[in-house]
Amino acid sequence: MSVTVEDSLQSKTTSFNEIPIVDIAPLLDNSNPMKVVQEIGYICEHIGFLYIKNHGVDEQLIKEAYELTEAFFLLPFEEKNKLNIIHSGQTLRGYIPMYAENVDPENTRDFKECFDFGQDTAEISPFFGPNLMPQQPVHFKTIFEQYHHAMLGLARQLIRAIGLSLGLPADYFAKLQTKPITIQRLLHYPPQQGEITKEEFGIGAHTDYGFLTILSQDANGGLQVQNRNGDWVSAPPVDGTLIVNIGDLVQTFTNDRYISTLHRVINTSGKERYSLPFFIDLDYDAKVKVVPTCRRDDTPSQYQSYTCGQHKYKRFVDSYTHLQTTLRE
Ligand SMILES: O=C(O)CCC(=O)C(=O)O
Ligand SMILES: [Fe+2]
Repeated sequence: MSVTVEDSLQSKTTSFNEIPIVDIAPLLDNSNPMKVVQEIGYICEHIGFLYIKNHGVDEQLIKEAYELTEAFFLLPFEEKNKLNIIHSGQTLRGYIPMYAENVDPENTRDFKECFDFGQDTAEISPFFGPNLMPQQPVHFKTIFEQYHHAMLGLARQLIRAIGLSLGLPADYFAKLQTKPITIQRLLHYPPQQGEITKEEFGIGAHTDYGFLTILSQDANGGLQVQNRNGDWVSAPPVDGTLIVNIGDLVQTFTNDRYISTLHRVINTSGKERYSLPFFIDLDYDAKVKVVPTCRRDDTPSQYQSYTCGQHKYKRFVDSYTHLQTTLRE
């Protein structure tokens, strides 16, 4: 069956020049870090999204992660549902069924299911605690712990670069990320049939709540990014790359100099689409306030400072149906 989208959901078929590809090898091997720092700084200011290549994450690990993702989502609903996020209390991890999270709830129902995990800790506090890992498929826990570890390492390097690009010490943000909130998410977008309308598609328009996102997407495409003119630009899969975007916390830290860009996913491929976003925030109690190099006397900071964890929790309440129910009770 053919798939179409209503007019308001069309993206511009532009060259993905609009979302640039940055070779980050000179940052990772330290041969010319400032070249990468400058590129990243420019892109954060004007686009908020970039592809990175030569990112150093083992392609075999990524391939295995996708095989396990597919196998996990193929499990019967009853199996997946045993790990439902509603059983995870304030840790807020596990399986998120279709329609349980809608990131733009006023406009769109998200046509996706997810599985979230993070840094496994014995102690339970908001966004921390033991992961609800599935027993099946085998090796799920081992491979995904490696994947999470690889993403965390890469994120820390990119965040150093962001600090330097703002004229800050390289470890400025690392000091706020001694035990950061992280979420590694597995996403499944089932194929949609017929005309896709704005009421229901992959993931509604949103900005990411945290500091930085590193996204791997499969070969099916569907991610769209909104440019400053309000046009939706496709961010198609590019072999050997990962996508990086900055989140709301960076926009606050930089007094809007760096932008947390709206994006959405519409799966028009007619196939199962999978993606693997990794989200990193700050320590739960870390304060988010404008950095010294972005303060201006003539235009004082428009942001009150807030703590990372509180901000994130508010955004979760807005998008998770089970948290809204809890609050209403
Ligand atoms: O699946 C994708 O390509 C993007 C997912 C996304 O934007 C998110 O999970 O925040
Ligand atoms: Fe996102």
